[in-house]
Amino acid sequence: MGKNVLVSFNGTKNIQARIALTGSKSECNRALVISALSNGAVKVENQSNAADTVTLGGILTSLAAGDNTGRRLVDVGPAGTAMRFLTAYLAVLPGKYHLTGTERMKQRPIGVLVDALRSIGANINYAGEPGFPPLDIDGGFAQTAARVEIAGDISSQYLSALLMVAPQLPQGLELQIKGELTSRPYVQMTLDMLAEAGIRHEWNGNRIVIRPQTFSASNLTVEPDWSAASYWYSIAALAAGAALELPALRAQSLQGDSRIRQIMQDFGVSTTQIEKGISLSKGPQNFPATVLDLKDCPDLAQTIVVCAAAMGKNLSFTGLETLKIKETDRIAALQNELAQLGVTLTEDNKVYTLNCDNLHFPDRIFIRTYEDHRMAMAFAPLALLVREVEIEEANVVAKSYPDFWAHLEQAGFNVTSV
Ligand SMILES: O=C(O)C1=C[C@@H](OP(=O)(O)O)[C@@H](O)[C@H](O)C1
Ligand SMILES: C=C(OP(=O)(O)O)C(=O)O
Repeated sequence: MGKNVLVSFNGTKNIQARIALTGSKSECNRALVISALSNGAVKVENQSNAADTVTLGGILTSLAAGDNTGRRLVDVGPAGTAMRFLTAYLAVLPGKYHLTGTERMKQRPIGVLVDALRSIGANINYAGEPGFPPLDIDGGFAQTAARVEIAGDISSQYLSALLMVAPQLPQGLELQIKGELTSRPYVQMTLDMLAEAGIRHEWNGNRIVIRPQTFSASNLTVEPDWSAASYWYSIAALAAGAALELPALRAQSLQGDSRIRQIMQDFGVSTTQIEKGISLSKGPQNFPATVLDLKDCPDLAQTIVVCAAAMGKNLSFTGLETLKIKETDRIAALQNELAQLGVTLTEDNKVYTLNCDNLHFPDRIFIRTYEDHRMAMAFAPLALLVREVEIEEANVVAKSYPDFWAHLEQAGFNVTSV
């Protein structure tokens, strides 16, 4: 496949397909770390083919196999979750490591996690700018304290990283969360998956406690990725008709992004639980009069904002603060690209509002992706309304959903390399 792709859709916009989504990037990242910490007692089933999980899996395997003399280079590329999880993992694993990633990774903050780990005795130094990767980690620390204060409003990944290593710390861990917790369902997912591996916890208010424990032999089965499902919800919302089957997805999921199901109900997409998954069809629209809070599901933001814009709905959103420190500044990226449709997204006191009064669909648009998989996938469904949508750097989707373009073709879209 060339660098960019041209996406179009000929004929009646009636989508009928059965799309087998890959495993959840978030669940698989956790399963791999828990399995490594358990020395293989915990097995992972239905591994995701998301590039970020493949990267993390490869790193964990090579760390287990390799010799620990000298400082080992560990490069996560663009995988933010892997960077955060490995910071805690390598802090407890004996050996010396240089943990790094892409240029963008070096701009994604990690100071909150490093401070938390240092406060219980970990040896971590900044190899570049303080507060950011790359890190030099001297692993296998002697624990000096069990209680950690940690900000909850920057990234939940810092908490998940600490919680997974907690059972192996001689004193366990007591997390005291400061400020409002962002991406809360991801912390719950971590605790639920730890529970599946035999680890108990207490979570009361702002305090989570995990005592020293051993993992029990178990299987962690990775469910399909609900964040990936969101693009199919958007396609169903923008199509004239839809009969889409997503096998193995369950409404009762560990993934907070399963909330797309309720949100898209209002956008006119009905979800039916079928024997082996879910099916999407068109239903009545009922757009929310209230502000949509996406603090619990930030990875859905681009899907929902672009879909609402394309439907000409002047919706308002809160909980978008963390979008600026993800793969790119996602607010700026959305603002830039939505401008091509005459749509603005403006902020007033942390409330972001779409204005679609000048919405128009050019004959052809070119979408810049800013090294962000979700920009590519959130904008591709516009091919149902714009004759030709060119998406820059098609391969960005590999980070979480490598089969995205092949799946679009399966559903009747034309996808050509340009
Ligand atoms: O723990 C996880 O698997 C994730 C947590 C979220 O990050 P934040 O907690 O930084 O919002 C999410 O955006 C990311 O894609 C995956
Ligand atoms: C933010 C994301 O990933 P990460 O933080 O793992 O890079 C994402 O997948 O949208």
